[in-house]
Amino acid sequence: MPIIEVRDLRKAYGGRAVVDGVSFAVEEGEIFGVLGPNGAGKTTTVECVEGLRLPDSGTVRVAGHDPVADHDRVTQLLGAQLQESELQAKLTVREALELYAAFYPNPANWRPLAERLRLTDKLDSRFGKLSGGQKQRLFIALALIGNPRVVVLDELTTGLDPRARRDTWELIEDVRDSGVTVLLVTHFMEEAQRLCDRIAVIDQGRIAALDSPAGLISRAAGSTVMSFTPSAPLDERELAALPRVISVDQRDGRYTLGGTDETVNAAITLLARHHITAHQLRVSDATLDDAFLDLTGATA
Ligand SMILES: Nc1ncnc2c1ncn2[C@@H]1O[C@H](COP(=O)(O)OP(=O)(O)OP(=O)(O)O)[C@@H](O)[C@H]1O
Repeated sequence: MPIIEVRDLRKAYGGRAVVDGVSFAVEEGEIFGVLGPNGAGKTTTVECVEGLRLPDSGTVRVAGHDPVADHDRVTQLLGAQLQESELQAKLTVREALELYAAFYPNPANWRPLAERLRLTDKLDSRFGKLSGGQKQRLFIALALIGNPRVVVLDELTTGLDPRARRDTWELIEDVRDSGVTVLLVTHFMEEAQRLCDRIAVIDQGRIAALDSPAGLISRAAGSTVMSFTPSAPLDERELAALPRVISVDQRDGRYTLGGTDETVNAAITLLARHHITAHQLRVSDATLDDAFLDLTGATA
């Protein structure tokens, strides 16, 4: 049984549908990403999962419970890091950790958690005096402190410096390895590609695609990019006629072809046939960024 089930979820504001028939199921122990352009309906969707917003229609279940009707049950098994959370400015980091730990029957030991999130030397600092990144790390700790079965992280690493971002990724991988299910809203393609087992791409309130990162990339129009400088002039028409070629660009004598592995193989054969050498030949895979652009026509 999936641990999170969302079926035909709908929510409108002022007569405008912002979540328009979203369905997905998250299996226990996976990191499930929710990716989409600004205003796509991601936060609305995950806040319905958390029981913080009431859907207009559709069903949401977390471990079989309705997050609104069984709010107390769901709060015990779901940890949430909210997008725009605030704590009392005078509360210290230690007090916040102790306070939140007291809300749960079996809280995690907060000391290793604080250490992992590099908060140990900030335990006596007041919330109001923390930097944006330190606040963010504290919210991640608070989301994990109840030893949840499911953790919802909205914009996990926004505002973190590169080192803190990588540390956080490792922490989330450890959390997943311990059996916790992670629902992750993110704008960072690298983060989604590295962490997520599956990703739902949401666009204009609907699911545009749901697949593994590799599956999404393979749907990008051109999954492979090849660039080279030929040792002798080339007939561009021959390049444009290669199998599954999507684009041919030439700048200062250097060619860039977008296509698939088949395009690359055919291009190499074509060059060999003309006894042309490809100088500085580079072949790279399309990224999740390319797939995202193809699926939504937008940048995250
Ligand atoms: N309480 C509300 N009242 C009115 N409109 C709202 C409310 N909450 C969200 N919206 C609108 O619903 C749409 C979807 O918002 P949502 O926050 O779910 O998007 P998102 O995909 O999380 O965006 P972002 O990536 O910018 O955080 C937006 O156009 C937003 O302005």
